[in-house]
Amino acid sequence: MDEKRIKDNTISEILQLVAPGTPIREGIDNVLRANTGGLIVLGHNEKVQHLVDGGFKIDCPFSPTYLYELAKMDGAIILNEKGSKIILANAQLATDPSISSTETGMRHRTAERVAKQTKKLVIAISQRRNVITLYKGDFRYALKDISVILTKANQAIQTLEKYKVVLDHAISNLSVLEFEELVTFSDVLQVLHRFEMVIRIKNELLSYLSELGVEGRLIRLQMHELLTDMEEEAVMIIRDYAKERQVKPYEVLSRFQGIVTNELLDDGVLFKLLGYSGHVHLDEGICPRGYRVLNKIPRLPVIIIENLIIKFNTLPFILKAEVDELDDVDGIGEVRARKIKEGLKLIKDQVFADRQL
Ligand SMILES: Nc1ncnc2c1ncn2[C@@H]1O[C@H](COP(=O)(O)OP(=O)(O)OP(=O)(O)O)[C@@H](O)[C@H]1O
Repeated sequence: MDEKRIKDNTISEILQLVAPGTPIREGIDNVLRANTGGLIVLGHNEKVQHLVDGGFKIDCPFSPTYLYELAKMDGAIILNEKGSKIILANAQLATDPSISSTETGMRHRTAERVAKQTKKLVIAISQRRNVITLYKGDFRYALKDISVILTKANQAIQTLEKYKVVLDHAISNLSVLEFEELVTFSDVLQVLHRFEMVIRIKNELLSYLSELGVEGRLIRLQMHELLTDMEEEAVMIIRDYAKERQVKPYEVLSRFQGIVTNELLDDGVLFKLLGYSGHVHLDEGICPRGYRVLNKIPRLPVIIIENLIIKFNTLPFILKAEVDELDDVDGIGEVRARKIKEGLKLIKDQVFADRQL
């Protein structure tokens, strides 16, 4: 996993820990409302212990109300790393003043320095400004108002819906070309780039969802509903066009999701994902294996699809095969062979009827 991915995962883990619906967030919100301010450190390793001066040993399971009561005292509250136990309260933290801090107030300067010194998550709840700021290592993040994130997440869902329409259009064009035996690498690339846009919005939505916690339930459902079909199609396209038939499509998809950034991916990168090395001519023709089309035939078992592709290699040969040739494939009798022929004909008619110009 690359550095950026690890960083994104860590940020999303931090946000999930303090997302609405979690006990820690309930406690933080109580402290915020009570206007006492608070300084909370998650983790009590040697480095943290080294900074602690004084305080009361609490050692009890975490509860939002205890946190609120303890925040009435001066100093910091120390929890265990998972935030499931309160270890100390009223602790003074003696940080290294040579560590740089961009904050002005003492609570926030201390929080930033402890986070840098110990690499533990530190939460500062401001008494005067009604803000919650998270620090971990060099990471600093001020939690946004839930309504602001909800609005952004809703906008992202709308964008995802629009991209879905665009992607469906590209896929339906690809289907027509597949039946006409006219697919080129450029057509496959077009679909992959459209899918890339979808992944970009998905990544954005995931970061909002980490922060929204239970408040993002409906948006999460909408996102899953929109994405399930699209991801299945992407997997089929990977299986149809990857250089090797034995490709692991879910691994390719996950790698694809991992490399999407705000910049449009280079064509070469996408071809490499599919296993093609060296220069690929965009105008060169390519035949799909047929996984995507065959999967549209109702009740056709995966093993039969696999056997068909092993025998005929590509979709054009499967389409041209007569019933008796299909019948020769392992697991296919005459009745099923006819069903496959009819199924393919129906799909072809449908594809041409849905053709979008
Ligand atoms: N080194 C420290 N260890 C523990 N607690 C501290 C430390 N420094 C400050 N605090 C806590 O922060 C409180 C407020 O400090 P200060 O007003 O300077 O912070 P601030 O960053 O401006 O925060 P706020 O926005 O809440 O006012 C102190 O009363 C104390 O409880």
